Amino acid sequence: TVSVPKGLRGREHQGTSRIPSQFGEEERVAMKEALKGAIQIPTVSFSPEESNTTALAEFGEYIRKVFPTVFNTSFIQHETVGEYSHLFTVRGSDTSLQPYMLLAHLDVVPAPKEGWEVPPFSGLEHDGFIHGRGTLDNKNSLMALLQALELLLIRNYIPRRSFFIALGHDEEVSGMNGARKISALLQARGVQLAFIVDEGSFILDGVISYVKKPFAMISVSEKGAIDLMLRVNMTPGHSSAPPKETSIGILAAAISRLEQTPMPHMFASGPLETTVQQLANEFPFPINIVLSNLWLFRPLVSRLMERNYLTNALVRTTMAPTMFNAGVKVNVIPPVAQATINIRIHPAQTVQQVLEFVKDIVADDRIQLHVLNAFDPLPISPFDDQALGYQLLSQTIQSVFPEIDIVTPGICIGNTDSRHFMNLTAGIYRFNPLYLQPEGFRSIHGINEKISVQGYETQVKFLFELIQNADTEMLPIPHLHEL
Ligand SMILES: CCCCCCCC/C=C\CCCCCCCC(=O)NCC(=O)O
Ligand SMILES: [Zn+2]
Ligand SMILES: [Zn+2]
Repeated sequence: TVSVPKGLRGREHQGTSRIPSQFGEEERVAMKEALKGAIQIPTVSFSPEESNTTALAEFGEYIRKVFPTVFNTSFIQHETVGEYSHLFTVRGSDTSLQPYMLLAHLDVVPAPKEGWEVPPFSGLEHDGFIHGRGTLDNKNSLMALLQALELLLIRNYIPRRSFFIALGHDEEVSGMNGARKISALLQARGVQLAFIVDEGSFILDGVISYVKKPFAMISVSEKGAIDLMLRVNMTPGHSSAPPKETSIGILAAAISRLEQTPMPHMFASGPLETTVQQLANEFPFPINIVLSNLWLFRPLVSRLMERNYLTNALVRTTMAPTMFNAGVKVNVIPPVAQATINIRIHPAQTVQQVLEFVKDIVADDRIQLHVLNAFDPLPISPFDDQALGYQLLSQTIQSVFPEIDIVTPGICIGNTDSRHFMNLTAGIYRFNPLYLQPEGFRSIHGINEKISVQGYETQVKFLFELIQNADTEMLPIPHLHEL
């Protein structure tokens, strides 16, 4: 449940007046038009080696044009990193306050042409929604961040606490050239951050069928991942006289075994336990009793969570075959078949443990395994009363979404650029101030991705308030005898 800790003091307590988060009609039109323009630039990342660099460069020009005040303010330094990523250093007036960072990315995954209600790079407005690839992941955050800062600067805002805005250009294909280089640059400058806010979770609305009330989930960790290539190399030949087993058959059988053998479910302690306890009373009888008594019903709760594809992803390591290639001609048996599996690792497992598990299931020496990319799950960021980033987010949720009375910690099932900043802070929080329904979740990396105009305006408002709230200092929480 949300409560503003007594330790957080607002700008008004510091003799600085607060700028109200109200925007005029002209500003509201300009902000949605700016987002539409961003969607129209197809900044697609296809693979770590292939991206639309023309679009990435155009995007850099675009933000300069749309946010002139951000680029022309004396206390803001802009740098281009890794050719297409952007780092803004916003110098605050009080150097005793540790800086923080707001993160977003400008690249998007490819969009299949078929199945969209409107073309994915049109940025068209229809029925109160702006449509297109990147409207939820993650040009909404990027544009809302710069928009909120632009509007604050126009109102003569001077931050007290310094902060960085980092905008990666290759998040969808690892972040190695964007976020990772920004992180190295800041580390070389000796920067340490109070906290980071990135994409990764939402206000979940109807995502769990029994929970009718929307609730905000701030992800305090994220799963690890492995991109694993499976490859079979057999003798090619004429399809009229096939061998008993082909490369395609061997590989397909292995993929099928992996699909049929889920990794163990691992609902134990950690943030998810807090999530379940905080949500327990939202469930009808008798589930509320079951969820409130994990000491007794933990195995049952774990089984219940397996039944839904989203909660299942929270309680185990998942494996998704995402690429499958073989063959060039209808009457030629191909020598090589290869597939890629995208694995997301539960916080209780490691890359090595998962690879051992996969080898045991594949159990076929003809299949070579190549790890393309791998990293362990991320540490859990603090979410107690003293955790500045978590408390500032909770406080801002409370003020911008007064109807939300549950804020829970969670685990991000996807990956974000924030993982490259572990060297700079222990407080990494993944939260998008937007309502997300099940169809919204399916549209991310899927089809018909869209954001409501009102939802986008609220995201700008949230960031406008969050930046001001961050000017606070965390005061020690008084001991009981002092109250
Ligand atoms: C008991 C609580 C149930 C909660 C169910 C979980 C709901 C998950 C909600 C949102 C997850 C959205 C993840 C979006 C992250 C996208 C980042 C991304 O695409 N990164 C690249 C990648 O992961 O490949
Ligand atoms: Zn993203
Ligand atoms: Zn994504």
